[in-house]
Amino acid sequence: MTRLELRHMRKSFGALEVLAGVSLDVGAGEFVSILGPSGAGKSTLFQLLTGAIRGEGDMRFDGAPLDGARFAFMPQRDALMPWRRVIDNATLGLEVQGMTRRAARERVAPLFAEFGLAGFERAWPAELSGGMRQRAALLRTVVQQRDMLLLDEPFGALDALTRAAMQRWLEGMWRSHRWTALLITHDVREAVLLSDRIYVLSARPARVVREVAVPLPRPRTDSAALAREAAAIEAGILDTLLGQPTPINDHPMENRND
Ligand SMILES: Nc1ncnc2c1ncn2[C@@H]1O[C@H](COP(=O)(O)OP(=O)(O)OP(=O)(O)O)[C@@H](O)[C@H]1O
Repeated sequence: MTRLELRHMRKSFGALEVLAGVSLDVGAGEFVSILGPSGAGKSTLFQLLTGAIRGEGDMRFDGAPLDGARFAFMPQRDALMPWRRVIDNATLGLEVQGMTRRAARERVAPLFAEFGLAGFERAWPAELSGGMRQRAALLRTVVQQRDMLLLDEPFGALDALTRAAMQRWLEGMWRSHRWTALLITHDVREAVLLSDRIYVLSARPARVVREVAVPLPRPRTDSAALAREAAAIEAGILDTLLGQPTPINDHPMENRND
């Protein structure tokens, strides 16, 4: 079942055309990534989704015009508030929704172990490692129990090893929870490891140049066979990204009759 449908999304900032007609779908319980060059307009697309800015095009969720409140959004920087303890950062989204801090703490506390943060409830953000901070930020995002997660380069600021560990952890978390998720990333390997499907964007003004299904079995742990298949998918995507602007649509959205 399709949950999110974007059709022909366009956005310009003055004379700068950023999105030149982006169409994509995300199904229920599907993990989809958007890959594209820096400055292509990926974050702009998320701003349109959350209603932070307006553009042209059609955005639907479960068939109805989109309402930004559907999404729980995790930004590039973890944005933990340094003056709130970790548990009080985790409750922030719920408190903004009107829940009392006490009720919000009761909801988030049992999740600390699953997010690898047990024992750090009363720590300050500065006492956490980079990976722990990102897990705390993701905890704050998912407890809001919105219909869909928007993840904007959640691991972009982490060192390579922590990033690899976090990607595996997120893949495991997604398998347990089956969140409907849309991830923005520059990292082809990350997109292949995590996603069911990947939309590859062109450089600005962005359009979808390729839609790639990732039919690899899960869990996506290290087996030689899986690594070979993943590497072949990665290589194909890199060819598309580096060889732009040649459009190679595997399943061209723009040609659908809808
Ligand atoms: N509010 C704004 N006003 C003017 N220009 C903007 C605004 N927001 C974004 N832009 C421009 O739009 C372009 C796309 O920006 P955006 O942040 O969406 O790209 P991105 O693909 O997410 O980049 P990156 O991968 O580097 O984060 C950039 O050239 C940026 O300078």
